[in-house]
Amino acid sequence: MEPILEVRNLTCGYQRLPVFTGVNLTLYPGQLSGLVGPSGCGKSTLIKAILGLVRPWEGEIWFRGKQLKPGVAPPKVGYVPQVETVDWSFPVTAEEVVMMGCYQNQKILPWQSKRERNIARQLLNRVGIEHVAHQPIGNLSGGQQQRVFLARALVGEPDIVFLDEPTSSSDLQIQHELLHLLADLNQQGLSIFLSTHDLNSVATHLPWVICFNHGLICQGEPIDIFTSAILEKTFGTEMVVFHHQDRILIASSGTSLRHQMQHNLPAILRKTASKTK
Ligand SMILES: Nc1ncnc2c1ncn2[C@@H]1O[C@H](COP(=O)(O)OP(=O)(O)OP(=O)(O)O)[C@@H](O)[C@H]1O
Repeated sequence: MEPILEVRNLTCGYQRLPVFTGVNLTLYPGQLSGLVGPSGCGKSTLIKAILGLVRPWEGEIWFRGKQLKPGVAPPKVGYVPQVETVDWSFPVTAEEVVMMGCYQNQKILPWQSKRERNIARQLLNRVGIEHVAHQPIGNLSGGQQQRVFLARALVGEPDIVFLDEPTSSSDLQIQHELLHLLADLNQQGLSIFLSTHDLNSVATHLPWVICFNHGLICQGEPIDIFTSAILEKTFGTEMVVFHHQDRILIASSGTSLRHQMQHNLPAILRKTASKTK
């Protein structure tokens, strides 16, 4: 199968300090994959480099067999930024944020067409929040704001969408709902690549995981990748991995948490299972 995206020997950094060096990564059509690694290890930088928002020091990025010029965004790609980086006081409605996707990087125009409004409505409907179309973006919950940006990323029917830490600022229930929505979109043919710290959501929802810490450590299915040795190498701290039937649960190895999990594991797993349904 032809890859959708290839990163070859990529090195990036800021102000002469490298963030990562020599990264090779191949993404295939239909993949739903998660990039996991500790804070500050370069996940956002990798995503931004792929999207042409950070200029690599070295290396190449190929999209569907064609090499991209440095600093140029691939075609047919959507991006959902970290919600923390968005200015929520900006006076626009959810529908207008989605319509901004129609204008790419231009400012929103006062004469949006009926067609653009329809597109925005359909996409808000697709991500389950059409009812908030006329509400100011700053008044929405974190989960709703995330979905507005997901709807905006879907303008133009991208082949692949990148989401930077989509689960970081939401509670467990919202995270599960969002990951279910992403799994549904993936079933409809969309390739998805997201970064996260949240190992348990990834273990439960994502079929493919890429471990990263200033460089690629390894990748594979959660069942193969989530071992104490690989997680320690990725996060630089000891972690405990529990397996129960087809479920994986990960905890840092703080003694009280470890003790609690070893004694209450069946109950914890039942709770996690009911939340993911
Ligand atoms: N614009 C910038 N200028 C200078 N340094 C930066 C810039 N953006 C990021 N960095 C630094 O580069 C390193 C990697 O940051 P990056 O945001 O890529 O990590 P991350 O893994 O996405 O972190 P997090 O999970 O906390 O979002 C960090 O040390 C960060 O401080």
